[in-house]
Parts: sequence; C-alpha cells; structure tokens
Amino acid sequence: MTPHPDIPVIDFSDFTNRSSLIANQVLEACTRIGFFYIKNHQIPKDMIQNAFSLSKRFFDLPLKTKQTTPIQYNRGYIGLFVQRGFNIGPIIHGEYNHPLPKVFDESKDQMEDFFRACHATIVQVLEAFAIALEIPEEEGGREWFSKCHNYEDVTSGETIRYMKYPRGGESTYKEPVRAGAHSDFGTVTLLFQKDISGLEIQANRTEWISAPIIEDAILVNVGDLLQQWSNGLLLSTKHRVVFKPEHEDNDRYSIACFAQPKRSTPLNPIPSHLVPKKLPVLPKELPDHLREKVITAGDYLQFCLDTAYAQSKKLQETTE
Ligand SMILES: O=C(O)CCC(=O)C(=O)O
Ligand SMILES: [Fe+2]
Repeated sequence: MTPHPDIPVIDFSDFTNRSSLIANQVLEACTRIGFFYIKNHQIPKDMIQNAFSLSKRFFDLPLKTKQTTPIQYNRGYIGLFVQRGFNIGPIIHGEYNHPLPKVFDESKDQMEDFFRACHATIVQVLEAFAIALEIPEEEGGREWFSKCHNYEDVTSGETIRYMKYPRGGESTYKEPVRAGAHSDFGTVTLLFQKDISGLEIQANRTEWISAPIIEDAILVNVGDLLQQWSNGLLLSTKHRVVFKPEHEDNDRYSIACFAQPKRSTPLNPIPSHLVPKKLPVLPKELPDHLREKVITAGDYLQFCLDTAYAQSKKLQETTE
C-alpha cells in the first residue's frame, strides 16, 4: 500500500555510507510532518513476527491470569475497553527491574534481542538528526543525541508497549475512536502495526490522514520531548487509531518502542545553527519550580505523565 505522499518512506540501507542523504531526508520529514517510514532497516522480519506472536500469546491468556499480571502504567488517553496494552522496560542480559508475566519471562532472551534491535534503529535515527543538524564534532557530533540514549541505563524510561485492539466496531464499543488523539512523550517512537491498519496522523495540525501499513517498513515519529528540546523545529504530531470496517472481525495488534534520554539529561539547547535560538516556549502547565532551571529529561517525562494522568482522570469524572 502506498502511504499518503506527506509521509515519506526513507531507505535506511547502507546507513554508514549513506548517512548524510538519509539525515537530510529525516530532517525534511520531521520539520514538515514529524512522521516517516523506514524501509530496509536492520530489524529481521522474523524477529518482528516473533514479537507479535508473543504479544498474541500474552493477550490470549484467560482474563483472570492477565488480571493478576501487574500491568505497568496504563496510559490515560486510551479508552480501556477499546485497547489493551502492556509496557515493559529494557531487559539487560536477561535481567529486568519490573514484574513480567510468565509468557514474557519464558521468552525474555527473544524480547531482549528485539528490544536491542529497536534501540539500534533508534540510534540510527538519532544519529541522522545530529548529522542533519550539523552538531559540531567538539560537541559530540553525530553521537550528540545517541550518547544520552543508553540501552543499558535502566533509568532511561525507554519502553516497549504491546497493544491489542480487540475485534469489534464502533457500535460494539460506543466510542468514536480506538485510541484518542495524542502525541508521544519521548524523543522518537518506532511503531509496528500488524496486518490491520487504523492509524491516522494530524497532518498540517488540522486534517487527519491515514498512515497505512507498508510491508516491512517501520513507522517513526518525533515525540514531545524532542519537539521541546529542538525549540519547535522537529514536530511532535498528534495521532490516533480509528475504527475500520476490518476491525469488526479482526483483532488489531501493534507494538511501539518509545525512546527516552537518560533521565538526568539536561535539556540544554541543541548545539546547532539550525535550531531556533529563541527562548524555549515552555508548556503553560509546567510547574514553577521547573521553569527556574534547565529541566532534565526525567522532569519532562514526569510532567507529561502527570498531565496525561490528570486529563484522563478529568475525562473519567466527566463521563461517569
Ligand atoms: O496502536 C497504534 O497503532 C498506535 C499506538 C500509539 O500511538 C501509542 O501507543 O502511542
Ligand atoms: Fe502514540
């Protein structure tokens, strides 16, 4: 399927030798729409298929078993009955610092390989940003972003989210959409969608366009933290999941990998002549104590989580 012409498909093959060309394409996409597809990435096809099989095995468990699984922070913007999700943090040499359901624990090596492969792709995307932004060598050059995204740093907050949208249409769930309009919190997100489409993105900030599934391509988008950090140069674009006729009879599965810098990373101005030098526009809800200093990636993530939680609580109160 061909995507909407606004969402470019970027060929990441031979990244080392083609990095300048790739970097320019990534910058163009992210300053214009905030989304692009990667084709010819480094994540083996069977690794992605295995990740989806594992996800299905987990979601197929009896409800009772799933309910005894400590589901990590269920992000607030998503209607509970319309989508189910399970978040995990990095698995490092077989170790993890949060509870994992048995099916995942039994496959933790496979999950670690997948998570590390996602991280390697994220590093390429971050290097592409640094190259295109012409970050000087003495500042860290192409590693300026990637050096603060360390897979083995358990505090980073990098997360993989396995999602299932159980079959059924709008009339089944009495909800207008399957996942409400939102932007992601971190630097970049990789999204894998399996077989059934439904994702839409808010191109030009007003009109919704669909982001179809392109075989073997990964969809990538910029998150709020990177938009903030780049002083609005790189765009964090709203997206949502809508009902499609094929959802009536088919479960929809997706997997997202959300990249986050190390929590202690100060969000200092990016050393690039291309990044606007104006004072950063801080979100109006940002508490005063965070306005008075250079905020860290951890402060920013916590602020995003608190805001999303407060919004979802408010929504629940008004709809109950
Ligand atoms: O399921 C999808 O296709 C999108 C999910 C998403 O945008 C998210 O979890 O942030
Ligand atoms: Fe999202």
